[in-house]
Amino acid sequence: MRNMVRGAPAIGVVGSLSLAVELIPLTFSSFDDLKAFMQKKLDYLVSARPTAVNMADCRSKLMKRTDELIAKSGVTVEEVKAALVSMMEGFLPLDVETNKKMCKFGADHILENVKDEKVIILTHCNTGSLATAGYGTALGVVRSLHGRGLLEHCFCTETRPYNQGARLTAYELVHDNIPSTLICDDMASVAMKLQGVSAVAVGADRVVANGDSANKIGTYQLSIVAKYHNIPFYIVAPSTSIDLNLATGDDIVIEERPHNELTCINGKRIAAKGIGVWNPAFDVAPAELITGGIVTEFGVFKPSELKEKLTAALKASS
Ligand SMILES: CSC[C@H](O)[C@@H](O)C(=O)COP(=O)(O)O
Repeated sequence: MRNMVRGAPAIGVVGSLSLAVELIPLTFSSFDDLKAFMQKKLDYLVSARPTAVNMADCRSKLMKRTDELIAKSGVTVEEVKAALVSMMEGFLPLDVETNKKMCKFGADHILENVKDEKVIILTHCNTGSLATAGYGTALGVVRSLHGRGLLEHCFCTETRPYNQGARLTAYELVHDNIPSTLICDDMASVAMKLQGVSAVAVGADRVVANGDSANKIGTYQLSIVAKYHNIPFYIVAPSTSIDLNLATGDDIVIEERPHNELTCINGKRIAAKGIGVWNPAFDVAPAELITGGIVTEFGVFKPSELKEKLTAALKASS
């Protein structure tokens, strides 16, 4: 899963579906055996992506449900197993539905905030159908604007070192006939200065209680540059990517990836042998630079109001 599936929401959904496939043919002699199996497999799946929280969110929902089901009187182990499989299958349509709701909020907010008739969005990494169960997060906002005829253009960054932007986002933009241009990561400042960028919209792998948001490496510098140019900076992330248990971005574990992502291109070494390499896969955009807002399926929140408003929304929807 680590290398085949990209994108935090997709990892939660695909990880859960893979567990459902494994669970279906198995039989368990007791509730304890089933619960121990679930816990062990989910812990393993969560370890695939320490920075992203979506798989951990699936784990806590599934383990909570396991306990609730077992506590019911008269239920069999087979019935609990079937209910868990059905819950895991439900994560996929739920993610698509959530994305569509969230992206409408995001598109509306950008249109109100920037006051341009048609908007130009700069985005980073891949946050589309390939990184989620479908439609996308930040790229879903781009899709929503385009669908309404209100998107002038989308700039997508290459997203070095692994090129999720050039390989995945560019593919999705071309596939959907969205007017778009690929830029190198180091062209983002000049694109903001010269290309009339109305807003920057990116996804997140983990948003924490104070609004600090971890996302693909390069997000931090985009948030700084957007602030310098007075361009609103948005994080687009479903509640499954929000972790209110961590207080600030300093508490987020940042995954580091293999050195050959930097030293090689298509398997061919391009960097001088002997050079040291540092390859953090994510960085954290600080809350104070998220000037547009944090877009969720419950609305768009200022980082400072995220904890209170999201907690209330989640409570009301449960
Ligand atoms: C759609 S939310 C943000 C994503 O998780 C983004 O950071 C991303 O695509 C990550 O790529 P990955 O290669 O899986 O680390």
